[in-house]
Amino acid sequence: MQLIAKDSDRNVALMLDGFDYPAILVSADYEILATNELYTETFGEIPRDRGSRCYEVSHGYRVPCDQAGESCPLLACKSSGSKERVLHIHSTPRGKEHVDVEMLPIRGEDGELKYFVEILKPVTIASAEFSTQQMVGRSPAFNRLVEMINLVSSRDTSVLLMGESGTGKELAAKAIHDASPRHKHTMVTVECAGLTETLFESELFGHVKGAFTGAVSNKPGLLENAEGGTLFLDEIGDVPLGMQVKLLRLIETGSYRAVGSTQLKRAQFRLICATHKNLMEQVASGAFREDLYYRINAFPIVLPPLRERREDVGLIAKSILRKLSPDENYRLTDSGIKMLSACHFAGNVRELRNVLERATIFAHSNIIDFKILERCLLDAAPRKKIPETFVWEDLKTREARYLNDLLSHCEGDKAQAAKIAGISLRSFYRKLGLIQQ
Ligand SMILES: Nc1ncnc2c1ncn2[C@@H]1O[C@H](COP(=O)(O)OP(=O)(O)OP(=O)(O)O)[C@@H](O)[C@H]1O
Repeated sequence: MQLIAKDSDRNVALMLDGFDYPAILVSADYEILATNELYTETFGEIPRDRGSRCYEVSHGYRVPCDQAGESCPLLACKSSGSKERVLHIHSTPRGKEHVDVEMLPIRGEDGELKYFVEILKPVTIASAEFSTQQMVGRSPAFNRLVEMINLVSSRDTSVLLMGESGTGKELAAKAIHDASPRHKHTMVTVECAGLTETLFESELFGHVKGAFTGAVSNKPGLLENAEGGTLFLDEIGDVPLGMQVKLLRLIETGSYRAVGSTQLKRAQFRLICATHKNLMEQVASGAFREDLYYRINAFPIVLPPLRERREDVGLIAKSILRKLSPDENYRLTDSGIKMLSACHFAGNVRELRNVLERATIFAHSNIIDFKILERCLLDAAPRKKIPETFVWEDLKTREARYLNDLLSHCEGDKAQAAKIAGISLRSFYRKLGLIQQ
């Protein structure tokens, strides 16, 4: 235990060493009075030269978190008088990190709130810095998502992940599984879209020899691989109605039969489902069973679209670039980030990934700036998005647009594009600014 303020109550501070996590003792006016050893090991010593208030040390703020646009667990603790929990992003020696903060009030003999113990659990399911392994982000919307995943991962509760296509539902399912007590077992993903009832049943439950034409031997189902682990049903909204009954029975009784078999088997798994559809609407239209909906929806988590967390675009883009080409060391310029952050991205992170992959193909060096991205985004824009009202533009711009469209029609084959345009390859390069005039 390290005492920071001399006048703090040593006996109260000693209690910090009883915690299994980094912990600090804080006064009612935010002053850090003491830290335990685990705190120093994880977050370093409290710097003596800068302020020692919790918001200064953990965030580099000059004012308490609530005045800097974040929730303040100490303030919440003061008003509720009981334990409060919140997910914050803290500055650490390793950069920004997600931290699960628990604040416990300690009362003096007179019953007044005297001290606060802040327990700081590092959250490893996501990264607030560039990473190729995890979900990345630091926006408030992303933090709320991480908070939900962090809360539910240690339980066995069924989770329903909802969000537009490409928002990271599969990545979130993996994060839940990896942080759960089942992480040593397998997470089995079943892509429910496009499977007929028969195929779905034999994939999930397996079949015995002779169950149907082509069943030449016994085949175990995916459920056996998921034993003890996690079953992730992606696009659950696409499960055929007939199969929904069998799924409900499996969830309710934990038992199933392989196709063609009378033997009852038992399955032990944690269920995570994902959908981009509005399941409530599907229930209303009769396409999805209401009883199954309530079974799978014990803990719903909504994944925000990328356009609702634009602050994350730069960090996600840099992480994707590194993942796409680990050796190229691509550098995304500020102008590039600005341009990407303004995009609508109906296909969310997956669309961003596609744009960046195209950018790496167009880039002549390891610099990706707005000019390269403009080209990728232009090529990506569906034709119907071109404004209907005709805008007169200068000849050079119109020519460049024509040549770019032609080049994309020719799938990047410049020689073919130049031939169709009726100009030499050299002129083609020159007109597109690919060589000096
Ligand atoms: N926060 C994030 N940080 C980094 N990469 C991300 C993040 N979210 C999503 N991705 C990446 O975006 C792509 C799409 O993610 P994922 O497949 O999990 O989305 P999805 O919501 O399951 O999509 P669909 O509904 O189409 O199945 C993947 O390459 C994934 O690694």
